[in-house]
Amino acid sequence: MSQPTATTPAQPAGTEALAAAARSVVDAVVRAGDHCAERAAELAARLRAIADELDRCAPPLQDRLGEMREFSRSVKYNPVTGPGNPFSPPLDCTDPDDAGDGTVRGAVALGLPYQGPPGHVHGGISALLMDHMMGVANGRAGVPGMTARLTLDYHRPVPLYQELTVTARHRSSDGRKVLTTGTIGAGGETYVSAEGLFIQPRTPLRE
Ligand SMILES: CCCCCCCCCCCCCC(=O)SCCNC(=O)CCNC(=O)[C@H](O)C(C)(C)COP(=O)(O)OP(=O)(O)OC[C@H]1O[C@@H](n2cnc3c(N)ncnc32)[C@H](O)[C@@H]1OP(=O)(O)O
Repeated sequence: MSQPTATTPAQPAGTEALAAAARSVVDAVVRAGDHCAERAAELAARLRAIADELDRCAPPLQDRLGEMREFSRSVKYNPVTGPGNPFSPPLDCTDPDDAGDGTVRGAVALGLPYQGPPGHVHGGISALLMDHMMGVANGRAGVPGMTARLTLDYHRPVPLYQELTVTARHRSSDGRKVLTTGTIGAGGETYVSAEGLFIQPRTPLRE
């Protein structure tokens, strides 16, 4: 088998490949829309059969929820950067480009499944990206917490199918209260800026 090179990026394997395939199905369903209407029932039956097959592999829900408390699993399956979760775009935060000032940085391009206003990203999806990346910034700063308040300024509609840069930075802490900011932008333009108040739990979230 040939080794991946700079021009042939590594393909996902295992559950990540499964999630990537499921993600491409979601994308294709939205892009095909009514243009595939006459085959919709047949294709739906095939997809349901695959879902049934996966269901047969799944452990009882309580067991799976218990497993998900493990940090490595929460990273793999989270809905923003998680490569194992078909719901995640996924936002690539593997090279955080931490400029030394605590800023975390990620890149993502969003397609039609994430559309709100025509040709642009749904505002709730922008809030999801911001909330998550601010959580990552807080985790990296050693002050992980729960979101108590999230304020977003939507300066410009966020375009679909364009590589976006998502940044977040822990700004200050006051006891258990943590203040964090973030942005979504591209090409030097800021589309969204956000500020979040996070509260550190009295007892750690994970054992
Ligand atoms: C390397 C590491 C990487 C890490 C990667 C991790 C990635 C993960 C990323 C995932 C990220 C995803 C993240 C998510 O999705 S987190 C999920 C979304 N958020 C929630 O579900 C939170 C729900 N709310 C709660 O559980 C509680 O209300 C919390 C825990 C927030 C506070 O309840 P708690 O009982 O603990 O606190 P307290 O009531 O004693 O208050 C304490 C102080 O805080 C002040 N206060 C409280 N609320 C507000 C408010 N709304 N505005 C202004 N102020 C507020 C309050 O006045 C007080 O101040 P003071 O009187 O002391 O001055």
